[in-house]
Amino acid sequence: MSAPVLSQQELEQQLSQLSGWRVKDKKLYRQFQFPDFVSAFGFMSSMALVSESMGHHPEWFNVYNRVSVELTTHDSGGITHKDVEWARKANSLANF
Ligand SMILES: C[C@H](O)[C@H](O)[C@H]1CNC2=NC(N)=NC(=O)C2=N1
Repeated sequence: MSAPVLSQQELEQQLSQLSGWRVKDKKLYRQFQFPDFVSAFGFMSSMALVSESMGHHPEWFNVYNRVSVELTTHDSGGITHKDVEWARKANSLANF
């Protein structure tokens, strides 16, 4: 059984507690900016391990000190609590 897609109301409630994240093209989206490339890549390395343990993986793009992230739950066809959980962990790891 895949996780249920969040309703608009649930999504808005979650977004109000997730600084920096918004919905873009039906995915959770945020751009992180770090002091330099090594910090950005360190963040990605840490979140790679988190992703593996969650069984939930981002679509992301890195240029130098920036990392943009898109999250959706493919199995469910939309944004679920798994995306919210990933976003929360990413914010905490990036110290935002
Ligand atoms: C079998 C495996 O757990 C699934 O395919 C996982 C892997 N990682 C995933 N990551 C994301 N973002 N969405 C998924 O639906 C998903 N499914």
